[in-house]
Amino acid sequence: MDIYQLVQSHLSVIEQLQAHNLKGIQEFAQVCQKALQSGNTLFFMGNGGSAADSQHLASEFVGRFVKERRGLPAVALNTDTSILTAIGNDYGFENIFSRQVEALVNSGDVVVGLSTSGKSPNVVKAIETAKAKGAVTVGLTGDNGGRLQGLCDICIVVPTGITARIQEAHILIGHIVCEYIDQEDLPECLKTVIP
Ligand SMILES: O=C(CO)[C@@H](O)[C@H](O)[C@H](O)[C@H](O)COP(=O)(O)O
Ligand SMILES: [Zn+2]
Repeated sequence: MDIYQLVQSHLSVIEQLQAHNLKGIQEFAQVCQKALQSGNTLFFMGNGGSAADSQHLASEFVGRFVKERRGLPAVALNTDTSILTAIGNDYGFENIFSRQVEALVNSGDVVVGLSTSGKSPNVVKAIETAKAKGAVTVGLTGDNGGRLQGLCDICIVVPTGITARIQEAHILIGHIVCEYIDQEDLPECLKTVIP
């Protein structure tokens, strides 16, 4: 195994992302900032490694990223085993996220689907439900964007078909959004740390 080449392939994908996707990343950051300023919530979801990325990112908002600020509302839809098993068992795996979107998402919230293929049926269905509820929808995908491309209001397609490289780029994008939220001039309501 050529570890140098693996690192090189990571760097090439990140370079491509820098060349082609900055506008999409900025739009993603801006819709998150606007939603938080308006008292809305950010939702994240994904399968496998993308489930881990979703809960990682939600935790950056509810806890903190770098700056001291109040906790911000963000939820990962892939973490509650009782909800996931109940919906999966009773309605099918395809509905594990859409049912939660139906229950929890309000107009103006941001719903982010992480899917390296852009094709996972449970993520696609949840994005459709989120659109119907008036949420802003964001897809973090790769390859050719799959079904999320064209469906989401903002779709960032990491330009490679390699799942691991796509996931590595997704977490970079998520961290950039966290940094943007921390560093932009936040209104007092988001700055205030409640004692
Ligand atoms: O982390 C990895 C591979 O790096 C896997 O767990 C991967 O996330 C799973 O196969 C997912 O089910 C893939 O789904 P998706 O990214 O195509 O929506
Ligand atoms: Zn992985």
